[in-house]
Amino acid sequence: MTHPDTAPQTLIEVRDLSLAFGRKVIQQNVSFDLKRGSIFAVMGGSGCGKSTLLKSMIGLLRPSSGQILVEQEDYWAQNNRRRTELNHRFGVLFQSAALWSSMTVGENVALPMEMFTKLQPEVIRRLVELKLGFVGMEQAIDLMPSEISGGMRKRAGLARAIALDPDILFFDEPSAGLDPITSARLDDLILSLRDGLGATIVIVSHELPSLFKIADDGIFLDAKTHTPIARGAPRDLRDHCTIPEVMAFMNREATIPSASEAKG
Ligand SMILES: Nc1ncnc2c1ncn2[C@@H]1O[C@H](COP(=O)(O)OP(=O)(O)OP(=O)(O)O)[C@@H](O)[C@H]1O
Repeated sequence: MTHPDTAPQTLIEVRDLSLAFGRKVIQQNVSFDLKRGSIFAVMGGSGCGKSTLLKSMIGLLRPSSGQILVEQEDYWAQNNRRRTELNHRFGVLFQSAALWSSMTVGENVALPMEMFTKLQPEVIRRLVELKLGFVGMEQAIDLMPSEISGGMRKRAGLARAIALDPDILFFDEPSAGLDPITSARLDDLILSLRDGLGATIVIVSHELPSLFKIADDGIFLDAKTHTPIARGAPRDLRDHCTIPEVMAFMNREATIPSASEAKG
């Protein structure tokens, strides 16, 4: 394993990627590099292709052209076996948290370890306790997903996402459906994953306050031109970008009247 101090700064390089479903082009000319230890936001309006880009980065959708280099290794040029090995470096948390409803929280977190390691059950149990402890959920180890709140399910999903000690985490709308306080706690947890575990994080989110707080880099995908039109940290784009589509997105809180204003 490369020592963190000497490891190259770029962890993933996306080169001239095109994404399509059949003949329907979703995005093209997508190029960016993901710096080690960064929190990278994928931004843009509804339907521009944010989740599609994420899917291509975690092996669920083959790009129509271009490359995704993971530490200079061309991900999609590898065979299935090698891609599966690389996938073990990725932790994924989808919007729904996608816990198995018939298993306890602890069993959900244990599942990746049971499937992909040869660890003894008692070691797995200890690791599950540690992972759940990291997200403040050790008390919920024997509860069923239906017995815990939405925010707790997200945190359990996070514990499962870090089960195999991934160094790259992908979050698709992690705070969707959460109240502002729970969402802010999740932000802190994401920051602690980066700062405490040294993870690199790619996040798709519509939650602007969250993106301004945690993301230090990003890309803005445009649904009309099917290309990225801006690059940088969300807060920098908010403060300095003059592209109308980006400005409208970043300032939409200011432009959408609140319920009370609308009534007045
Ligand atoms: N399996 C699929 N087959 C065909 N088209 C698809 C498929 N999945 C997504 N699309 C289309 O691709 C486009 C991009 O979808 P995607 O979910 O990536 O957008 P998004 O930016 O994540 O949107 P949102 O913010 O609303 O979640 C949309 O027009 C969508 O209808």
